[in-house]
Amino acid sequence: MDPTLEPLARSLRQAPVVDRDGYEYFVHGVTDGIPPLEPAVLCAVADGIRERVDLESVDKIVAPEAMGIHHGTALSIATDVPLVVVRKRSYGFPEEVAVHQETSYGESELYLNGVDAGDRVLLVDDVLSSGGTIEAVCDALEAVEAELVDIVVVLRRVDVDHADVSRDVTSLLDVRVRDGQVDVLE
Ligand SMILES: O=P(O)(O)OC[C@H]1O[C@H](OP(=O)(O)OP(=O)(O)O)[C@H](O)[C@@H]1O
Ligand SMILES: Nc1ncnc2[nH]cnc12
Repeated sequence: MDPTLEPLARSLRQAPVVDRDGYEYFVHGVTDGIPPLEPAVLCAVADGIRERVDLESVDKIVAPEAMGIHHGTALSIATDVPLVVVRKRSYGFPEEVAVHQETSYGESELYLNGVDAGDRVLLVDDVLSSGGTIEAVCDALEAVEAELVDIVVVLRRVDVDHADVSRDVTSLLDVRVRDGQVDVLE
């Protein structure tokens, strides 16, 4: 494992797991903002993404509301690349693209504004579970004819079926929930 991600891995192993209608949902600063997200972990995530993606070839970082925002923000500050947030609220702008998001435990509409045709985009989120969120945002990016450079998530759940995800996704850490605890794969 990347040594700079060890503190994140250690804290994930301590994360409480709660039941969300049969879905084992872990609660961690990276995915929930609680327990408090240590600044060193936030920086390690931004550094980890920079090591894996050539940010020189990216015009905009795109992060879905809500829990992609802090990772997108840290990365934006570190790289000077502007941040676009995909919102769960419509602004009614003529160029707005609406898509339907289905996650492992809920659904919502997502609204993309602020990305133009030809923009080279890095999509960042906290966690990949079913992949419904990533797929929905990619559909919206395709609709505006953006160029998707890469997709990076901090955590990928390997114990949830995301066979329907049709794009390559890079993760900093792969995790699963086993016996009520988060297991970090080496
Ligand atoms: O791979 P998936 O099954 O789509 O799950 C991953 C998504 O679920 C969470 O978002 P959620 O919409 O629950 O809301 P939040 O970010 O506002 O907490 C998380 O932040 C990811 O965006
Ligand atoms: N916080 C979280 N824990 C586990 N699975 C998730 N999927 C989306 N958010 C999650």
